[in-house]
Amino acid sequence: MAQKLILASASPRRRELLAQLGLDFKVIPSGIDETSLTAGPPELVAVRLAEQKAADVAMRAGEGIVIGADTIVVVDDSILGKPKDENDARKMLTRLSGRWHRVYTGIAVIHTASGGKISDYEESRVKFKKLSPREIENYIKTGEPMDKAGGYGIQGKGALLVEKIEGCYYNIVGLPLFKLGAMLSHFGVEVL
Ligand SMILES: Cc1cn([C@H]2C[C@H](O)[C@@H](COP(=O)(O)OP(=O)(O)OP(=O)(O)O)O2)c(=O)[nH]c1=O
Repeated sequence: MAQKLILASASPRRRELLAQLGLDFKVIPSGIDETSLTAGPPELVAVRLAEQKAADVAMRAGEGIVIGADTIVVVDDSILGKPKDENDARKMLTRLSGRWHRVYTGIAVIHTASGGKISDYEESRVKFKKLSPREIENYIKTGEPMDKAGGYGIQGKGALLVEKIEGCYYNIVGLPLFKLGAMLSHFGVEVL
C-alpha cells in the first residue's frame, strides 16, 4: 500500500516543489518557532530545526512519512534567517551584494509507524551581483524579501540578483529534491 506523505511546512515554495515530484501528500504546518536558532555549525542548526518541525507534526499526523525542512543563508559564518523588517532586509542584501554565500536546507524524514528517522542537509553556493542602493530599494519594494531566508527569492525577481550558483537550485528555493528523493526511497517510497 502506498504510504501517506505529510509535508510539515507552511511554505508555499516547499509545497510547489514537492508537488513537482508528482507524489500525493498532505500539508500540516509545524508550530516550531524558528527564532530559537541554536549555536553550532550552521548546517546542523538547519538540520535541528528541520528535525523539530518534523517531530512536532509527527506527534499528531497519524501513520505516514513526515517531511520537515529548514533553509538558512550563511555569510561570514553568520546565519541569516528571514528579515524582521525592511531595514533588516536592507542590511542582509547589502551584506550579500557582490559576494558568494552559502545556502543550507536541513531535511528530516520520520516514518511514524516504525519511529524511523533520517536527517541530512544540502549545501549550495550563490554569487550575488554588486547591487546599487537603488536596486536594493527597488527589490525591497517588491515585497519579495520578507518571508525568505537571506531576504531574497531566487525563484522570483531575485533571479536578477544572482549571477551564478553552484549546487542544487531547489535547495536554494527551500527543498533539495534530489536529496529528498533519496531519503524517501530509504523508507520505501517509489519516487520514480
Ligand atoms: C534563499 C531563499 C529562501 N527561500 C525561502 C524558503 C523558505 O520558505 C524560507 C526560509 O524559511 P524556513 O524557515 O526554512 O521555512 P518557512 O518558515 O517558510 O516554512 P516552514 O518552517 O513552515 O517549513 O525562505 C526562497 O523561497 N527562495 C530563496 O532563494
